[in-house]
Amino acid sequence: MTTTFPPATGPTASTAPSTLTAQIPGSKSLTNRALLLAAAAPGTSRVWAPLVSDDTLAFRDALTRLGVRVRATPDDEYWEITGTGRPLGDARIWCADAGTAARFLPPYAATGEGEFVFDGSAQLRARPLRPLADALTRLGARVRSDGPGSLPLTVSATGLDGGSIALDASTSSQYVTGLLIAAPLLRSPLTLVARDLVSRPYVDMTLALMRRFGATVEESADGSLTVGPGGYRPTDLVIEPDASTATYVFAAAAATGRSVRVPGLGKASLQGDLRFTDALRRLGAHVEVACDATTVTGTGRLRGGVSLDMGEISDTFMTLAAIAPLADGPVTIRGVAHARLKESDRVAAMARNLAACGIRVEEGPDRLTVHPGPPRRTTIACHRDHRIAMAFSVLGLAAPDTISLDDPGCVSKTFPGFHAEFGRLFPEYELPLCVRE
Ligand SMILES: O=C(O)C1=C[C@@H](OP(=O)(O)O)[C@@H](O)[C@H](O)C1
Ligand SMILES: C=C(OP(=O)(O)O)C(=O)O
Repeated sequence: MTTTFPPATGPTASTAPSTLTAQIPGSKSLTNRALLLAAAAPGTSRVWAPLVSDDTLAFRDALTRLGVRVRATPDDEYWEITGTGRPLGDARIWCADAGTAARFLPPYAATGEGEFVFDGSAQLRARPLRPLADALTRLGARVRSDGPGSLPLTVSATGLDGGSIALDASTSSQYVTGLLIAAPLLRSPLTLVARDLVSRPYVDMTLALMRRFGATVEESADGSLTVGPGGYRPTDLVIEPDASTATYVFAAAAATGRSVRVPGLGKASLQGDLRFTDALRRLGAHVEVACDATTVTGTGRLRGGVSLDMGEISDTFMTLAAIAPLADGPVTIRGVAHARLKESDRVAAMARNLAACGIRVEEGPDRLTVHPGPPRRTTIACHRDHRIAMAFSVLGLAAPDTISLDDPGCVSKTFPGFHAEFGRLFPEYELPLCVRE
């Protein structure tokens, strides 16, 4: 039998695909922000439909060590958080692999009283933290780092005054989120200027949630943010499905000519990563973002010859890079230098794994160009990076019998049920795809 490349798997007019409904777990970023805001709000808050994964369990556990009571219903329908306001007492806090824990919690700790020691996995220790540690020091906090401005980090807290600071946010927006969330607990207003800010939609998400928990934030025309010292009030919040996680099923639809709908992720979403669907649209997929759901329908062909800046939605660039070999022309992804500082050097990891699949790739400091070509059988080096594993699973689905993962279980950072849900949606997605070789 002759096979064509790219594979023509798309629907014809007479065989339009029926729509599959994906069950996407809650947003990691919304869950961890909601947990922290609830902790900082004296009283009882409920977080409905939280993500239950390594990152959110680590965050929840860290808050427990900071004196916050969290009660989960047996089925995790909601988590009930009894907030304390500022943290009091000494604590050792294990952040595991979670960047959000390492960057959101030290500023919160600095508003309290006690000695707080933060540490995490070797992977997390390798990620930058210095701009945040320096900012806290300039605000008057006593912060000590045993490494080059990273974990382990000790915060000796006696409460914090506000003031006016500028911060280099070119390596992560998470420093900005951490400082902003702590700001209503300071003794006076905080004005923050985030220089060269990456991942801006995550700061917008932070501001939206802070306002829901009762904080007042003013944005000036020059981009500075001022937060008053009024504290937070307890709030109930329903967590949206995770838009970054949804990219894998959307990309699968685009690459295999299926139609996939994600309920609960719609026009009013607080997650910038939903804009990944714009990228799929550029590659020719049909996208419908409705009020209460988003649907992506593939045509069976992916249009190449596109260049996209994915700097604001960098968690999603690997999903696009993984299906790019199936397009009918090169795909260039720009603006993702900061993605080299995540669970892995994601730009290098994508380039090397695609090259191992026999795909021509050009790598620059902040970009990748992926050329079309049939992937060959390869075991992907996941680098304990959940997004490498999930992105290449999409390629393996669209190009059967090609992809194995050296660490399929690393998806548990944000989506422990990923392989099961992929298998439920797409029956040809076989578990051997994921067996360690
Ligand atoms: O604030 C957040 O919840 C996040 C911000 C982003 O990080 P950077 O700001 O470091 O790019 C993103 O990659 C991460 O998965 C979650
Ligand atoms: C970068 C990520 O996580 P974090 O920074 O929260 O560890 C991610 O989930 O892709």
